[in-house]
Amino acid sequence: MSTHVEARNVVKRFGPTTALDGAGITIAEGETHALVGRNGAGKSTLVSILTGLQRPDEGEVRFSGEPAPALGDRDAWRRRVACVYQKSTIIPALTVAENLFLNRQSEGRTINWRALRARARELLDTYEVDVDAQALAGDLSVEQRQLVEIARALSFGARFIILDEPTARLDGPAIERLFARMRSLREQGVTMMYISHHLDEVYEICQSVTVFRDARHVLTRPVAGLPHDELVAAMTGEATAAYEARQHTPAERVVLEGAGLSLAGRYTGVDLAVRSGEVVGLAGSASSGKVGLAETLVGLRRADAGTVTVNGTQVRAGDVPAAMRAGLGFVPEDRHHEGFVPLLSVGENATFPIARKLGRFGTVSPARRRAEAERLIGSLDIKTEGPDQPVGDLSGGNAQKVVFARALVDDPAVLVVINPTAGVDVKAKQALLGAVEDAVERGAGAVVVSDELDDLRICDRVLVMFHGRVVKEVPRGWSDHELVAVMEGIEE
Ligand SMILES: Nc1ncnc2c1ncn2[C@@H]1O[C@H](COP(=O)(O)OP(=O)(O)OP(=O)(O)O)[C@@H](O)[C@H]1O
Repeated sequence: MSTHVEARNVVKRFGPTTALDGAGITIAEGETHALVGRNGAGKSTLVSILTGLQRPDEGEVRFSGEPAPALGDRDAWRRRVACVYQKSTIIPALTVAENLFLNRQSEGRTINWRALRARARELLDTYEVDVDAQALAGDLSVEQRQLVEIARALSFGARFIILDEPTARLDGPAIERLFARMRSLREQGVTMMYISHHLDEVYEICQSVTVFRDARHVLTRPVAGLPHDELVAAMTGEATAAYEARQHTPAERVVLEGAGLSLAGRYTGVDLAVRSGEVVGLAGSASSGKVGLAETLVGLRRADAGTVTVNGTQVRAGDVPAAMRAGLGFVPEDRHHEGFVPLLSVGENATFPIARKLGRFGTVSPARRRAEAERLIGSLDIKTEGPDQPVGDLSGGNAQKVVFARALVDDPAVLVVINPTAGVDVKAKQALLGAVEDAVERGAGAVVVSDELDDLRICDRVLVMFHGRVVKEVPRGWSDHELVAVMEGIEE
């Protein structure tokens, strides 16, 4: 098999951080090749180099044996490689058609909107993407947006696609549809590089895997016959056992209550009560209403009916600061929008909820803020230069840990976490689940909303939602098969 893509001896530094230290990858023509590694190992940095967004300090990139184009020649790069990024590059305020033809002004001086819409429809048909070309991109689901990105990527003619954690925000059935599409692309001879923290996906969809650890290449092997333990050990540098959920002893006191909650188009008639020392899960497919419900509990959404009580205080609907004052800590679904301020430092982001408390008379003492931030960086193992580094410079998984730190910093009475381990590596996942259980042992009540069965295993009971209603309460001890059947509405 000939080599389609090769990066050799790549070095890339950002100030004091060496993101890639002589690392490389070789991807054969037509294969789906996984790139895995812990948060901050250098995967996204390699992506930016393979897509021509950054120049390596040393080393080289080749496509089909030819040296990569000059950095400024964007069109030449687009013909060679396309990327579906972790963070959507679709612009919500534009239509699907406009998004598809963004940055192609060179094709004509004046824009003929009618022709553009027709071409957009044609392109969507070619790639079997069932969305309306005139719809606003902001109204699409995560899955639909991703399909538009794939269609756009392929329309430039690239035969090499990079998918950077594409499943992090998809539910089970959507992941299956993505995999079916990837298989059909592969049958058409398209080469793919696949980045994911879900190793089961790597085994399912990829033929080979490359592991990076601490900015270096440590292993490349065919997936078939590679033991799971060996792969994890290559990533972490040590043997890592599966996370063991702990037993909790819930108290009588209810710390979070939702009564008669309804929100048109999202969920109806939900009552729930979470006790101190208890972890309650919310599970269901993308259309189940679980995220909308959780966002109502934390004040990101206002319900049409019903009340939310946090730690004994009935909180004004849709008022996040009020919920936080009442004792709530939360991890939102979309860390880029509600989670952190990229230009502010790790320390400022992580200690934001206690800003009022640090120092006397409302002034924040930088020394105390720093000390608190350093404690969290240590306990959550956040890979950063230090509390002063802007969060925007961190790797995706490490930024997620900062959001987690912010949720925990004020010792919340109630913790609501939505897809808390999205984008974090196997070992970090254990640290984050452990941090939730620590908070619960200190007397917090927690709600874990997740598409990940592993996250739900720490729950004392899981409320399963289906089309906006809680259809079943499943106590601890469920099997994967049993829970998935209820989530998909096969069994009630
Ligand atoms: N623009 C930047 N400025 C400073 N440091 C950066 C920048 N981009 C990346 N880094 C650093 O380079 C290292 C590698 O980051 P990278 O994003 O490549 O990791 P990753 O393997 O993709 O991680 P994740 O799994 O969390 O997405 C990290 O320590 C990160 O903080």
